[in-house]
Amino acid sequence: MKKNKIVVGSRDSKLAVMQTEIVMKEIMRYNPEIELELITLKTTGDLILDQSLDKIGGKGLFVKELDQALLDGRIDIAIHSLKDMPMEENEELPIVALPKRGDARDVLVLPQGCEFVENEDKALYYQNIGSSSARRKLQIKKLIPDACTSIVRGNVITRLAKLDRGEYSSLILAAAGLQRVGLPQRISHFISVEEMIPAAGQGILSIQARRDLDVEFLKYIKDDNTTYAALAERSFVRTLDGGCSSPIAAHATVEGEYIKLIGLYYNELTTEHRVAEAVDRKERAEIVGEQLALRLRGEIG
Ligand SMILES: NCc1[nH]cc(CCC(=O)O)c1CC(=O)O
Repeated sequence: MKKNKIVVGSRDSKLAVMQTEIVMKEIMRYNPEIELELITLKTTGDLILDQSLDKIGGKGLFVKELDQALLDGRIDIAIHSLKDMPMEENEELPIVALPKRGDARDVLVLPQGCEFVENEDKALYYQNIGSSSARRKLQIKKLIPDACTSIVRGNVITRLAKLDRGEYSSLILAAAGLQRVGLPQRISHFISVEEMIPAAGQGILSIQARRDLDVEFLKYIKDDNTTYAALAERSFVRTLDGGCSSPIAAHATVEGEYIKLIGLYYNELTTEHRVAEAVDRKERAEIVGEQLALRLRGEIG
């Protein structure tokens, strides 16, 4: 179905709306004839803030309400952080376009007024790091064995407020989130993707649509290399089927004809983890993800 008015759905957090507006601007740039309307919805993930996401049902919580709005026809497309989308796609509601990836790195954020100084004793920053992500916890402990973490929930703005009130000594957040809410100055230190492998899809926005929508208008905002990277990262995680509380991490980069995927696998039973990488032709992105996952699982049982 081809339409000249598109209703765009978003979660109602500041980050979600800013991200949706980025995508809407791109759509308008290439399709000045299309009228766009934004609708925001509260999601279960935004309403339950006192429990760790892993415990209350994981990623799906941020997309369920928007899925329903798409199915009901209240919205035509939904904009999400790809990182928040379940690995199994709903056939009726496919991901139809991925714009060019933003910054995929995690960053350390210090309380307002504190400065991260290289080569200085940073024990103070690491004594109470706010992060509920098993992926971030495992990797920060690997980098800084003395680091202590505690649970933090809520959207990016809420987390920063808690940090500045002194509830944490630092936070680990996604660079892309801070940049997109207009707070890049809150980034105290970038952690490289090798030091802390990002979540699959981190820094990527995703456009989801009803299956019957004509999505021709999105063709100019799709990015091929981003799509290959997303395929590799998500097939890695899907193959490991870790459940949401597993500290699985995956990051792919495309250069020329080749894709490089680096993945972290954690075995819940043995509590061992391992990192490995694979390089292949970019068209084989999905297979690369699957093979790296099988290899890592085989190696550590
Ligand atoms: N978990 C929530 C979430 N989902 C997407 C982002 C940031 C934007 C992105 O990674 O694309 C964030 C915040 C964070 O992890 O710091």
